[in-house]
Amino acid sequence: MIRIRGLSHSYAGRKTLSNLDLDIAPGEFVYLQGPSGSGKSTLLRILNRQIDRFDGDISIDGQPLKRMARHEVRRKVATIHQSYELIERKTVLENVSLAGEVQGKPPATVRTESRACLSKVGLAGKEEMFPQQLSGGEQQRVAIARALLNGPAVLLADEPTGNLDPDNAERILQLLRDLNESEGTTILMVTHSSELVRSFPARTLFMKGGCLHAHEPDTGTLLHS
Ligand SMILES: Nc1ncnc2c1ncn2[C@@H]1O[C@H](COP(=O)(O)OP(=O)(O)OP(=O)(O)O)[C@@H](O)[C@H]1O
Repeated sequence: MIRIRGLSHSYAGRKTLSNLDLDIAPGEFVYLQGPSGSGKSTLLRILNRQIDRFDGDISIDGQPLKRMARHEVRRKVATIHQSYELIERKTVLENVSLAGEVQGKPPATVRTESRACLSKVGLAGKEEMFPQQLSGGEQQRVAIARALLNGPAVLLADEPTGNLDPDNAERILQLLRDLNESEGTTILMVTHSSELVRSFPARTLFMKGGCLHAHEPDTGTLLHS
């Protein structure tokens, strides 16, 4: 599903990613850990084409990323962030609907699908509220509903629980794990929390100085470098 070969990237001559190779299978759930500044967000930004310039080959579902149109990447690869990135003056339903509107779908279809996605993340009944009227966990659920709207094959989650207390963080991770199982969405999740990784074990990658290492699921033991 995601195949990365020889991926390197630099910011102004400073290397951020060094010759990465990675395969992620369809429907897999993978954690990405590593110290601040090690290149985790850069890898995610390359995968969703926020960063266009890189060396090496990446394909998603067999399609070379560099040859995919931007709107195609946006449909296939959704991203959620630590800071939710919701529009304050729009309602929950409008925030989710935006993702369908930019893909040019008919408004009535978008509304119906948005309601269904909000229901999937446990927010039925909150459609007309505004982001500031919701808890942090609920705001992240809105962001997840928005990410799911176009049925992405891949969901990139950049520290999605970073602003949440431990209970809410676990609930959001549980939701992501449920969606991974029920929808078959491939999920790559950056997290600083080894506790969360231990509570829902899965393949864990460790990034250090722009290089990737693999960890054994649930023990954190380094396999190879
Ligand atoms: N727009 C930019 N211009 C120049 N350098 C950048 C830019 N964005 C990130 N960097 C640098 O690239 C390196 C990797 O950053 P990145 O954000 O990918 O790290 P990270 O592992 O996600 O860190 P964190 O856990 O703190 O989010 C860092 O040294 C950072 O300072």
